[in-house]
Amino acid sequence: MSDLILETRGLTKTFGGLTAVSGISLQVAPREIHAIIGPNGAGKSTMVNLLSGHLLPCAGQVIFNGQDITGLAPNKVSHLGVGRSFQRTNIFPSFTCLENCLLAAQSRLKNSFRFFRRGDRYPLVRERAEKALEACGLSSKGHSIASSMSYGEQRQLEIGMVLATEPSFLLLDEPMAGMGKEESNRVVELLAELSRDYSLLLVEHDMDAVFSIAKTLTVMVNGQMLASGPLDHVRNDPAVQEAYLGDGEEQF
Ligand SMILES: Nc1ncnc2c1ncn2[C@@H]1O[C@H](COP(=O)(O)OP(=O)(O)OP(=O)(O)O)[C@@H](O)[C@H]1O
Repeated sequence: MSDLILETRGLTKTFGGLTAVSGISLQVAPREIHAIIGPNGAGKSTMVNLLSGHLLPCAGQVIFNGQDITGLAPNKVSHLGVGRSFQRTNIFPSFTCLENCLLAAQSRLKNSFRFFRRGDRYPLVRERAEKALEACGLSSKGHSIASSMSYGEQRQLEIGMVLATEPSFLLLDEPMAGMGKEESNRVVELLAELSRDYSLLLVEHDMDAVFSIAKTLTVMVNGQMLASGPLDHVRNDPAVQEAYLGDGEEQF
C-alpha cells in the first residue's frame, strides 16, 4: 500500500506542437505542502489542470489515494476529495462570505436538484460552510458582501469555498498572486495551519512564501521537471541554481 496521497507518472500534455507538460512524475505525501515553481510558461497551471481533471493528459497517469483518476471529469475528481482554487479569484462578488461557502458546500449534495432550495435549509451544508469560514480565517466576516472585502480576504474566501467542498487534498494555483507582503504573510500562516489537516499542492511565484512553508518542491522549466524532492535538496540542486540564477529573475 502506497503512503502517497498523490502521484503522477509520466504526465504529458501537448497543445498542437507545444509540449506544455513533459513526462512529469512527482509524489505528494499526506499532510505535506508540495510547491511547484518555475518561470512563466513552464507548465505549472497545465499541471494543475491535469490533476484536477480540467485537462486530459496525452500520456501518463494521476494516482490519488491509490486510485487511478486519470481522465476523470473535474466534478468526479472533486467528489473524490481534490479541491482546487484558480489563478484568478473565483467568488460570487455580490453574495456574503457565508453564502459563497454555502453554495460551495451545497455543490456536494448528491441530488443536484437540491440547488433549488437554499443551502442554509440543510443543517449539514450550513455546518460545513461555517466550518470552512472558520478554517479560512473569515468567521467574523460571514455577513460581509464578498466584493466589499480586501483582495487578500477575497482570496482567503476562495480557499474557504474549496474547504466547504470537504476535500482532503488542496490544489492551489497561485494563492498569493497580487497580494502585498502583509496579505501574503496571512495566507502563508493560513496554509501552514491547513497543512495539519490537509495535503496541499500549490503553484506559487512568491519564493519567500514557498520556502517558508513547502516541505517538498518541484521545479519545472519549459514543461520539463528540473528537480523534485525535499525542499533543501532541490534548492541546492546545481541545475536548479543555474536555471534560476541564470536569468537573474527569480533568485533564491
Ligand atoms: N489551452 C492552451 N492551448 C494552447 N497552449 C496552451 C494552453 N494552455 C497553456 N498553453 C501553453 O502551454 C505552456 C505552459 O503554460 P502554463 O499556463 O501551464 O504555464 P505556467 O507555468 O502556469 O505559466 P504562468 O506562471 O505564467 O502561469 C505555455 O507556453 C502556454 O502558452
